[in-house]
Amino acid sequence: MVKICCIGAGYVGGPTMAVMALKCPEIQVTVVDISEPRINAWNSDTLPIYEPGLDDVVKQCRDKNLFFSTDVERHVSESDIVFVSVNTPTKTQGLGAGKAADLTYWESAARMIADVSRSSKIVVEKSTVPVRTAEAIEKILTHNNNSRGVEFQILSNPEFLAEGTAINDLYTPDRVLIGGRGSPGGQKAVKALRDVYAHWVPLERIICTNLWSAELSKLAANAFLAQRISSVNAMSALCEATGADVSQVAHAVGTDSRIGPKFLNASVGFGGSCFQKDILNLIYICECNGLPEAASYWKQVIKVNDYQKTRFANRVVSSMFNTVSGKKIAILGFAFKKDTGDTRETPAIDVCNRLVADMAKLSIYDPRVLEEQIRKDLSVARFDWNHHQIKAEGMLEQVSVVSDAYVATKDAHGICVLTEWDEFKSLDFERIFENMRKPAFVFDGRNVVDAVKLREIGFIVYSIGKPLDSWLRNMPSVA
Ligand SMILES: NC(=O)c1ccc[n+]([C@@H]2O[C@H](COP(=O)([O-])OP(=O)(O)OC[C@H]3O[C@@H](n4cnc5c(N)ncnc54)[C@H](O)[C@@H]3O)[C@@H](O)[C@H]2O)c1
Ligand SMILES: O=c1ccn([C@@H]2O[C@H](COP(=O)(O)OP(=O)(O)O[C@H]3O[C@H](CO)[C@@H](O)[C@H](O)[C@H]3O)[C@@H](O)[C@H]2O)c(=O)[nH]1
Repeated sequence: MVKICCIGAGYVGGPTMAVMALKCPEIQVTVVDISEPRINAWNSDTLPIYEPGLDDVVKQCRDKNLFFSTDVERHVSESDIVFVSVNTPTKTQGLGAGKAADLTYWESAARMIADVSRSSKIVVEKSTVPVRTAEAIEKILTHNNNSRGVEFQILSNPEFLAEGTAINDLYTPDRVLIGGRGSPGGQKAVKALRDVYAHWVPLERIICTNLWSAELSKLAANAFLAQRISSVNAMSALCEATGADVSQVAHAVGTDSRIGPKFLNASVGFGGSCFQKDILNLIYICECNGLPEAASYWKQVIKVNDYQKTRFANRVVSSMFNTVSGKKIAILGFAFKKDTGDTRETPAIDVCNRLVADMAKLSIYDPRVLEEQIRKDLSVARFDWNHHQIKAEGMLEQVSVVSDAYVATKDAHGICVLTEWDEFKSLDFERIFENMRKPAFVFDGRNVVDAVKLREIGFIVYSIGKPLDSWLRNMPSVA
């Protein structure tokens, strides 16, 4: 029986391996992690992450051919293929701080693999890593294990799943990318991994490349995706200034088959653990390779994203007579997108911090994010992409976290919709209006509410990139 071990039981390792186990019943898959609480949760009825459809997949295979364990070394040493899916965050100090990927977890995993291996293995980079990381990993593995006759083949197999749709993305990926060495050993390893995916992915969707192309393609794909959002968001500011409607513009642009309709939704800004981190990493790599013009092109994608978050928060303040001091503002949605409880780099953190700095009282509701997480997110010091440390201005006594949108909005002066949860579309806005202070404002950062209906009820509505209410048009312009 082929044995697969995955180091890192996070948002990628857990769902990816669960689907692999489901689709390959004759392969034994073990996911290991140094975090005991995380592994305990994977072995319990309450999984450590919320992802639609995940519970069902895990229940079908757990303790049959899918296992979760903290016995990292044993499972690594017994396996034929080792996936490494540890976190690769942005460095917060030292050389490259604020941009470069922090490969500390990766390196320690690689050293451990070298230490415990007594048989040859395929080591698969699942984490998103800088281009040419495989070369460094090869050195660590071979220099630390060259006396035992053990051979390692390194493959790059970046993951393209998106949170909230991970299970579907894994069942029917647009493509699976495998990069390997051109040597006979390298090609044999590529074939072995391709055979695993071929259990459920059509061969024409499995792309095999050299190692560096695979590593760079992951960073490139995220940069292209984020660039589309910043493009449409930059357009949204111009729409508001001119009376154009960003949804109509995006539709008209997206029907060009060369451009395509997906990923053109204007928003309060993109969030998530990947886009910003991976673009920063790309910028750093460009700079290190003496390509400042290429670096500054990608920097602009992040600058526009920062601009969009600031622009939204400023719009809230300026619309409400330029002061939110002491005013209750309801925050609907804190996760970085719907159908996940993940808050990493969520635009809600930036918007909330700015409103709190302006002395607003926030009442936050999210169907999936725990109060503890929200408080943590609003209290930690953050690093901005340009390497300055930002001291969080979040004064937590101004923040309450509630378990219901109606409680959040009661006696509020304004509502900010920051995540596109489906339930926000069907709220009883007449009831909400009745219970709010007047004038009652809705600032829709996701274009999910029916603005026409809300205006009929009496709300003053701001929707990203849409023609402005006369109230908003007459307020002082914002940054
Ligand atoms: N989150 C996503 O949607 C997504 C999608 C595609 C790619 N990625 C990439 O995949 C990688 C993992 O992301 P994630 O969101 O799953 O991260 P995560 O933080 O959710 O999980 C990483 C896990 O690795 C564990 N870990 C760290 N060092 C370890 C070690 N030495 N031994 C054992 N366990 C160790 C941590 O305890 C943690 O549980 C990152 O490089 C990320 O960029 C993420
Ligand atoms: O038209 C759009 C699409 C997305 N977003 C926002 O962009 C962010 C990222 O969304 P999404 O890409 O759907 O989620 P992620 O889970 O971050 O997935 C991205 O990052 C992963 C980690 O690398 C990759 O694997 C995925 O392919 C890539 O889509 C979220 O805040 C979304 O709200 C928009 O504002 N407008």
